[in-house]
Amino acid sequence: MPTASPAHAVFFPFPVQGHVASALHLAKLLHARGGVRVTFVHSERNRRRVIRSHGEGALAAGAPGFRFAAVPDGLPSDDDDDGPSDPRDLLFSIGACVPHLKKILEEAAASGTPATCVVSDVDHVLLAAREMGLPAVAFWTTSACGLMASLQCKELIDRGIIPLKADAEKLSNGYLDSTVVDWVPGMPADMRLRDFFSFVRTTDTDDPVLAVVVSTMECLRTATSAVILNTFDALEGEVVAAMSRILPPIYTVGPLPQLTAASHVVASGADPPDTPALSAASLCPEDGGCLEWLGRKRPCSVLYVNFGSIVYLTSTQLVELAWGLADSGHDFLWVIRDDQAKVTGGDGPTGVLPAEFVEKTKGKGYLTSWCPQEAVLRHDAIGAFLTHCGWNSVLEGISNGVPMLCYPIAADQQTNCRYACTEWRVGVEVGDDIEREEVARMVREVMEEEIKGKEVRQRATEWKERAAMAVVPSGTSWVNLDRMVNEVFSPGNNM
Ligand SMILES: O=c1ccn([C@@H]2O[C@H](COP(=O)(O)OP(=O)(O)O[C@H]3O[C@H](CO)[C@@H](O)[C@H](O)[C@H]3O)[C@@H](O)[C@H]2O)c(=O)[nH]1
Repeated sequence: MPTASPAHAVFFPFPVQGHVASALHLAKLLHARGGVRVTFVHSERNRRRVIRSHGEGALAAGAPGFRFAAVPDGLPSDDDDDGPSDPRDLLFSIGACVPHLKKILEEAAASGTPATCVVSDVDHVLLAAREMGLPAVAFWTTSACGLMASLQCKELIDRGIIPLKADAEKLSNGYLDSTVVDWVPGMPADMRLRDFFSFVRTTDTDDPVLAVVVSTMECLRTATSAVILNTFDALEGEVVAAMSRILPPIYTVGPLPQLTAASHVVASGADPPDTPALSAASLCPEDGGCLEWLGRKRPCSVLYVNFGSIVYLTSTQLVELAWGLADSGHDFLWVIRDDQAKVTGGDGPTGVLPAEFVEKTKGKGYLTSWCPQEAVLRHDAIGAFLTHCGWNSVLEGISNGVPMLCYPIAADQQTNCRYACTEWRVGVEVGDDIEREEVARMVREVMEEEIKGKEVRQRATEWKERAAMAVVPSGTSWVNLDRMVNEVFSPGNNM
């Protein structure tokens, strides 16, 4: 049904850091470059986290036509600590948000600025939009290869490959390594089951997460008007082309932080100011002190270690990693989230590590609980990035030309790791277990030019250049964004 109202996109990302931050980048872009009115909806829990980290001003209307809102999520509130919850709890809490989100949509219609589409990566939300007669636009925050891997879930079940039938042996990496998944268009024919999302590692025929993945993929295929990906064609064009045959129109508009910055520079001739209202992409307070510390280090001399916003290491892994870093002899900046420290029985990043390690690495190591990652990766003191391979981290590593040491833990991270190490060759995978000798060896390998570091560093530089090319005015992501604004977000364009 055509509408004469201006385009108004209501965003509701899955409420975890990696999804919220990239959705906010997209929302900013659509608002600034496409002239789209935006309502950006946080879960109540994340609203509290943003305010705690950046103050009330962070959610004030910073620019005409851009506003934040929040919906109750039914999660318990803790005044001191709203650190990451188990993603499964978050996944199943979304149901509580949907009625409130519908209310926001009804209120927008009643106030004369009706929503013209809903942008989300949550199937309940996309389906609710459809029910209300609005176009549902999927902003998918994983890589294209991660999405393609998830789209295989049903096929893997139909072929009897998952849930894994047997005992613990079947869950072992040996089995996951030797099971080849060679039928996926746009993907290498030697993909192993191991390279697929972590949800395949289940023996439960009623696994609720597997069920959610299957239903969400079905929703993407049948109920959405468009799929937006934070990637660029030179990096993942082949898999995107293959997915275009099974999904609604796909728009690749990444890397979003770089496209946002490039758009601002072209529009104003100046660097982006990042007003507080629009910059609250980080749900945690950032420790800017690490940038000053990096400023005292030589170029490419520091290893940056960060496992994103959700996954946890065990105490043993933390200790092995610590000694591996110390033994490598290289300087490091290591982020250990407060909730990670807490689950492993420590108080803050240093409290969770052996005192002897903290003492021994004074001056060589900087420990903190959250940092401005994009600025850290841009810093010339960073020589390599030990990452869990969350998609934002991998893409931020690639766009800044930083070689990676990959230690995937869950979700799509294994797929991203496979592509980073084998296809794009910007990374090296740490073995299945974190062991101090192996960590020390690999850190040296990637940091020291004369060994393998040289090759991955060269590739990383090449990919940085290609990422930069994607966001210039004639670049693929720039062009795709304009096309998407016209085809999906223009007033009256109800796809
Ligand atoms: O100290 C920190 C740590 C992280 N970040 C930012 O937080 C985001 C983290 O995102 P990501 O690297 O994707 O990791 P997760 O938070 O683990 O992301 C979840 O969401 C991603 C996108 O769907 C998936 O690829 C991951 O597997 C899933 O764990 C990035 O933008 C980082 O720049 C900071 O700014 N400071």
